[in-house]
Amino acid sequence: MTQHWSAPGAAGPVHSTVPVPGSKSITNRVLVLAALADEPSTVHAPLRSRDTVLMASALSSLGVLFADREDGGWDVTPGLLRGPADVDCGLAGTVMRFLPPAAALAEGEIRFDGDPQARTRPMGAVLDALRGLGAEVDGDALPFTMRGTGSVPGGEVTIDASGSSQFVSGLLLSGARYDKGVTVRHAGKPVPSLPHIDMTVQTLRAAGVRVDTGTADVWHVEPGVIGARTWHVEPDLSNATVFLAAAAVTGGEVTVPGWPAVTTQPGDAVRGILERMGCEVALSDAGLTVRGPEKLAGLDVDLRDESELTPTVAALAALAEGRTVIRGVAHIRGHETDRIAALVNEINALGGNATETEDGLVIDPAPLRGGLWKAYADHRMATAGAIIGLVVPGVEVDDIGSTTKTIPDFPGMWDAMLTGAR
Ligand SMILES: O=C(O)C1=C[C@@H](OP(=O)(O)O)[C@@H](O)[C@H](O)C1
Ligand SMILES: C=C(OP(=O)(O)O)C(=O)O
Repeated sequence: MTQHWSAPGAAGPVHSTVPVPGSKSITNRVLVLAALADEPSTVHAPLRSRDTVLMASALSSLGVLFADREDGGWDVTPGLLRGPADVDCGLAGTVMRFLPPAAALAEGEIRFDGDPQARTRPMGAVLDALRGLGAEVDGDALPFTMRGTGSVPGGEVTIDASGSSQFVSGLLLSGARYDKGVTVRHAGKPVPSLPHIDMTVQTLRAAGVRVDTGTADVWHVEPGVIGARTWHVEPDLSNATVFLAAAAVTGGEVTVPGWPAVTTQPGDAVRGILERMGCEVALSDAGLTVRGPEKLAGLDVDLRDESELTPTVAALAALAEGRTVIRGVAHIRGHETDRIAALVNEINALGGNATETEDGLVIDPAPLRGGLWKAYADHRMATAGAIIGLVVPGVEVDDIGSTTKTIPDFPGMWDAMLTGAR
């Protein structure tokens, strides 16, 4: 159900410390590995939001046991994977691309579907690859059905992963459990969001899986045991960027505690981006602190590696002095919505000056006015509207409920941040 929201304005510079929940991307990798492991695992500080709860529910329906811990974590006990089962992917790329390669190991029929917009997200590369690896699956997009025999031969497969890094990550995450392991070769335009593949490889290695990344665009996972372990999930740095942006646009100061010194999360790139836009950025034991300038500067930036930051950067750019050019993100037309078109439409609807390019967008300065900001069921479109609403009176976000995809209570966190500011 959509939830209309009047974006609160900031009464002055925002000063706040904002703890952010766990990383969606790490949580959903860890849940798959814990489900396929040889023994029970414990997951501390996972994200509990729509995307990760859908992942846990899907794995439960296949026979994996999830027990809630008092500290908010999960104890995960693997089981023999089996159908019949119905998997709801919601709008989660990580569920629709990471689950089928795991479900291929199950015995029985497993049906996949998701939200209406999920049916248009690219899936063909994953499903073709699974067929090539010996799994039985019909279709090229949601909805589709898998019929498993309890094992997958595995081997080598060539895919075009220019549409999403998740095609590669999904196959690697389950590949150790295939009889011959898996070798994924990419052929096509450059793979986006490469740090997310690094995250997959690092998470697999932490579970004792041997992964060879010695050749560009080829990833090899050896067959073997996926080790059980205790996992600690980092805060979600991409979600954190929205709160840091509040400091950037109001000339305030926001700290996100627990920012990892070393991480594979692409959200970490926000440090350099905000500096280039004129912010002071400091990483200390207290976390990451951003102090906003009097006026933000535009920038020319390639976001191919950190494409999920595009909505935040575009919102900042719409409030900056000077032109911003965002490049390298053609594939985000296949994210939760066509984010290039959506950002251009909504910025211009508020009086802004944005234009689409083939692989991104150009935003020129223009005075913004209040009005309706459409989220297109996309959590990051909704949070981009919230950023603009801090300094442009009268911004109305049509569907703030979409933020539950990766943040359990975004409006509450936003209010707490602003209340601390007053
Ligand atoms: O593997 C992951 O957890 C993700 C990979 C990226 O997908 P794309 O490669 O499709 O951009 C990213 O944008 C998405 O939010 C999460
Ligand atoms: C692209 C995103 O999500 P998904 O995991 O659904 O692909 C995102 O969160 O920006």
